[in-house]
Amino acid sequence: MDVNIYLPRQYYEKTQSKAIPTIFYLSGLTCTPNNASEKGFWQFQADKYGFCIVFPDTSPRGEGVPTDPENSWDFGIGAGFYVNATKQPFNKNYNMYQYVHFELPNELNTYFNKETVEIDFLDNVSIAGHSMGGFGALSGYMKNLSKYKSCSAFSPIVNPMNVPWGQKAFNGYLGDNKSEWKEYDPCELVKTVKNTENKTILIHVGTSDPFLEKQLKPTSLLEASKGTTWEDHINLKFAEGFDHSYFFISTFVPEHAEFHAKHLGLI
Ligand SMILES: N[C@@H](CCC(=O)N[C@@H](CS)C(=O)NCC(=O)O)C(=O)O
Repeated sequence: MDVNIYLPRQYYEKTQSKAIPTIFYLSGLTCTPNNASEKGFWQFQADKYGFCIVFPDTSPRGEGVPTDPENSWDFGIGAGFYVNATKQPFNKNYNMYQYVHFELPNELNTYFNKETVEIDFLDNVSIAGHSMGGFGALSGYMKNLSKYKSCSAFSPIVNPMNVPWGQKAFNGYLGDNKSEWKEYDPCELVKTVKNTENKTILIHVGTSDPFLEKQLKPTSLLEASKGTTWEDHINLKFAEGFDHSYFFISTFVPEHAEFHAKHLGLI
């Protein structure tokens, strides 16, 4: 697996009095850490506000790592779905939930902060993601509310239990026990996780996204949140005419960066 990390100029100039906070950005299906690094245009925002940005991989990789028996791009390598697989043969390598929320931040903390803590990978952190990674961000955020300061998503899969991409992934990684599926599904988590701090989630979706109706269904999250502590705390914005691509993502990255910068105490 690879990981890309962008350290803002404040890190080198040592102009920031407190440790540099981090945004973890989870990518979508088929991506390596390079897609968002090359086409998301987060780096300028990182320099503007003074945060570090981490782009993890989307699955385990390498020899002996099992992938989709049908060799399709929506499962297996490049499609780890940010869950801990419990079903063989995927349970050995596909522990992406554990990896992105715990293992990787701890590894980075040890690697970079040798004597003093200069980059905060553990406490003053936020999470964002796109599509499958938007699902990963929403799900990981709600399951670890005290860990993340804020969460945002671009064209997320909000209800994996009820759409083809999610059903294939959950069946493959978790098996057919639906109670395990519910533990990751944002439309279920809004009902069980209490939003005690009145946190708000920011979501952008393009109205011309080809996956909108079949896979993403973002309004399902608003419906599921009705009558819960998340009602009116999901700021879903439709971007007229935009699709699913990095042209869409990079257009709205500045708004997401500002949103996270506020929650990370940078503005
Ligand atoms: N490969 C698929 C598209 C998959 C796709 O759109 N992946 C999104 C995430 S769900 C992505 O970020 N692709 C890589 C990119 O645009 O650089 C296809 O040919 O239809």
